[in-house]
Amino acid sequence: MGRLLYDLGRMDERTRTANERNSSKAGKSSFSWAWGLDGTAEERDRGITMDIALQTFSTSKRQITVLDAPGHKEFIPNMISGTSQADCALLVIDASTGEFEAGFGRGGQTREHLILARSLGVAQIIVAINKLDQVQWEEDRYDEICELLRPFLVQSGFHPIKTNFVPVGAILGVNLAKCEGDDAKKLLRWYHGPTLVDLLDKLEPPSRDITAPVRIPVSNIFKGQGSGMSVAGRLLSGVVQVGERLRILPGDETAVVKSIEVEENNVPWAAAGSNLTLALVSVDSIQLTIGSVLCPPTDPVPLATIFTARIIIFDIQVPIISGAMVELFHHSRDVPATISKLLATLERTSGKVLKCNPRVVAKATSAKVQITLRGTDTISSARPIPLEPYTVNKAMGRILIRREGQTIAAGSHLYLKPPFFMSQFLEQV
Ligand SMILES: Nc1nc2c(ncn2[C@@H]2O[C@H](COP(=O)(O)OP(=O)(O)OP(=O)(O)O)[C@@H](O)[C@H]2O)c(=O)[nH]1
Repeated sequence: MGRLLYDLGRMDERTRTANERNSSKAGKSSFSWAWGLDGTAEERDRGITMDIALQTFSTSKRQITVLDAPGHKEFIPNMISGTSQADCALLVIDASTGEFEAGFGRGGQTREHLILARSLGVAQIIVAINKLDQVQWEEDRYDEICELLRPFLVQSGFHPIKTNFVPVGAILGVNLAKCEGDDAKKLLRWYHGPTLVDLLDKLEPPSRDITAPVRIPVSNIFKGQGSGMSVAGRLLSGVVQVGERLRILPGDETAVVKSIEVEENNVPWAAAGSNLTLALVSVDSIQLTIGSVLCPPTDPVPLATIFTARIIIFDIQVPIISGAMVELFHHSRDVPATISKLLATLERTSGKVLKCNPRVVAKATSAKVQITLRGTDTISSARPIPLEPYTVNKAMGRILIRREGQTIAAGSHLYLKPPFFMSQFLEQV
């Protein structure tokens, strides 16, 4: 990403040489490009991305916001928070001998990231096969990796039409924005396809619901000037404007939007799909946390501590039983929860009920379950999450379920537990 930002003129020569000099002084010269995005001392020290780094750039046809997500297993919650704000994925594969295999092996990060991205609604993907300089730019190695990844991508739900592969040598700038120069010649012996930027240019902007009410899950909070606060997040639906009052959920607080920043510009309003930073005033910061959702006071998101969801179980070793203690992820929030009831197993495609009240749900099945959030000691002390049924707002309905550091299921919220809605209506849903 650092190299791409430089090639596209988004990183100036001064920053590049400073990163080169300082990373070399720290004995981390191979990470000098990564320093363009990995800004914290710990990230630079460990040579890994830990939190989401946000950058913007333009190609000839697209304005792109990059949410650089960590690849390391330890930081999956941050990866989930970033990916839930994304339209498209750019998966970077290390082609060096043994490295691709380590990531793609069972339990490896490549598989988990692909499943997570698709489960979080990302439908378009570009797979950049990187570090080809390490394998002498061999066409066979590139083909081998593509052939191994292709069936797994399909199995994870990525449509072949929305999947593209591209060979690159990022450190040398080969086939990112251009494919020229001595290093590129080795790739050009067998590759004459698009560059990474050509593929970015062809990404389809997804349709946005600008008529739906405003929904902004907060992914980051900064202290603003004076008593104000700034929050970052993605506007999932609707249009937000300066001067508007927004409700902060959960809680009873509201805040007034003082300014809106999109791609480093102040704007009077922003529409669904924008990654924005809002300066908020008239707000009690205690109520505002990462994972809060901002919405119009007149059209709040329902709050849930118990709800029903349809989930797909991943490749897990231990089946899920009723009472299973899990961690529930919804945008940037993760909360302790219990799978309190197994209501039915379902046919994966049609959703038809196969069996009511199963005793267990095993890997690769689909199920309807009841999920109950857990508080510190009792269920009643659980802090609710703002959650909308999938049929009302897709992006606000998606959930992920993890157990002991492993993602075990993904799905969508169907409805809140009675008495929030009429129970007869529920059965029809
Ligand atoms: N030989 C070679 N090394 C590369 C290339 N691209 C990146 N690297 C090296 O790979 C290492 C990891 O690069 P990063 O950019 O930090 O990789 P990342 O995927 O963002 O890793 P995380 O931060 O852990 O998510 C660094 O030492 C880079 O110099 C390449 O094209 N060829």
